[in-house]
Amino acid sequence: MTSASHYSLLVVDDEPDLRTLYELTLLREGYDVEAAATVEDAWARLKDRTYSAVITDMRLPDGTGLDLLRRLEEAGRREKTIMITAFGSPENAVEALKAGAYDYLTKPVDLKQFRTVVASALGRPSAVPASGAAASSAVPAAPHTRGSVRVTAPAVLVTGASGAMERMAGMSPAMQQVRSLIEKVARSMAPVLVQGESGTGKELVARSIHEVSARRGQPFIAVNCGAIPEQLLEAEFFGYRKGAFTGANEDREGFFQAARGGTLFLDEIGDLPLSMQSKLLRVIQERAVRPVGAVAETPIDVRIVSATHKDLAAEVQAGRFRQDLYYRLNVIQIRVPALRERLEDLPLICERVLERIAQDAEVWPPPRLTPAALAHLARYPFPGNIRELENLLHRAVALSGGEWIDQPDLELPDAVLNETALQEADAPLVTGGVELPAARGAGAVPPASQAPLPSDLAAYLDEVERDILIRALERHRYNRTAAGASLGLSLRQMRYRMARLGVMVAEHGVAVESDDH
Ligand SMILES: Nc1ncnc2c1ncn2[C@@H]1O[C@H](COP(=O)(O)OP(=O)(O)OP(=O)(O)O)[C@@H](O)[C@H]1O
Repeated sequence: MTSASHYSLLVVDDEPDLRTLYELTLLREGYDVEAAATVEDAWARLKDRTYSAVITDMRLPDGTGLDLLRRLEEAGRREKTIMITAFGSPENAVEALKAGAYDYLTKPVDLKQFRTVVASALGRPSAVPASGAAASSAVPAAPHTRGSVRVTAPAVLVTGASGAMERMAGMSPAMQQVRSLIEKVARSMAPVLVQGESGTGKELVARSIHEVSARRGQPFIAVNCGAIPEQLLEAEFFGYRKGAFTGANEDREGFFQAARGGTLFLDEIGDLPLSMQSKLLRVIQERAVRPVGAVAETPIDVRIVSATHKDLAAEVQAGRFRQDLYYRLNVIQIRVPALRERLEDLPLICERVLERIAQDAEVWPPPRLTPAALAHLARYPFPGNIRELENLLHRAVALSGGEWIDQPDLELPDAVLNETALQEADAPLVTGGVELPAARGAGAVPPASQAPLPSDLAAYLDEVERDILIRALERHRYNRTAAGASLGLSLRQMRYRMARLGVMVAEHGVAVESDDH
């Protein structure tokens, strides 16, 4: 592990006593520390060298910490910024997070928390010891709530690659925006609220944020807030001590402790009862949890991503959701569009889903949709979005029993089909439309005249090519020569294309380098 002295920190505060306190605390942790008293003083130092992180007070004599943060962002600097805000000004904290700060601390600064936040920004294990009591299990779900929580063990990933991000098919402008937001928010601790209809891929977005972030080596804990009985919520979220209530035979960790250093995904946050909302708010504000039956609080370093299919603002209006919690969770919002709003993604998503179905069933090649079947699907409104599409394709694969899935295999009742789309979709079939890139698999793409035009042709074609390279590599056990030959390419051409598109053969599979790295 990198030793603390390899991290250099810049502390910016105009109050000499506080500056010294921060400096001493960090020096004691072994970091290399420099200090500045004003925005200009800090900037002069930043022009000379780079730091691992900048810790700045919000109010400075010649400007604000936000001014410094914006300058760093504009200059494309990689320093993580931690903002120290006055007590009782949550709007400043939210503004700092929105402007790209890694995290914030509120005055008077709790030094334990200070050390935790700095360690977290540097991607180091927290200096603060974990929960005082021995935890019996890292997986907190009690038998009665099993199924409400999913734990992902720290995944070993090739730099820049993300399993969840790779799973997320689609090149529509809306999906490209979702991807770029994920990359952006992954750099900070800012709470993210993912909104979208059921089955649109909200959990996939949350997982992507975790996997792209520096927390990827730590757990990702997904909790379905609506699936836990109200009387168990507190114990499940914060853990409990032996003897706290009847049946508490041992100390047990909660979701927050289990997600230590990682990400806690609170799915269906809109279903959380009001009593639990206030407890959650307190934990977020204090960054500490108190297990049921415990005397002391334990500091926590957890990033919160929440999701809902409800209109939370309307829930606030109706008095069912606390406004202050909404405000805390909704620092950055990512909206995942419904499938019917991005029909141009339908061919790619169908193809990806069919590949997964084939993989699970250990059949090859994956079944494909005939153009008529795809056009038919495009007329269906998909109230259950991609999850519904998955179920529908599962059934269709079973019904078709072969390599091709045709319109009748989909079993879509005519009554629910969209008539406008019907006219548009039928026309090219009558005239025999030309199919988009044949290499994507005949039938996996609708005739060109049916498909909405991509807004960025080069990016769209790159995505198509990348997908083909990955599939060929997978089919040929990651042998580049064989994969290339199957596509009519020499090894040299294959290497060139892989390098151009950031496709790498890793130890256990294919990885795609994201543009950001
Ligand atoms: N863009 C996509 N490409 C391919 N598969 C996707 C995409 N988005 C989601 N999926 C798949 O669709 C299914 C539903 O996704 P997910 O569970 O993330 O949705 P959700 O919005 O969290 O659902 P819910 O509201 O029901 O909790 C998953 O199997 C996921 O892998």
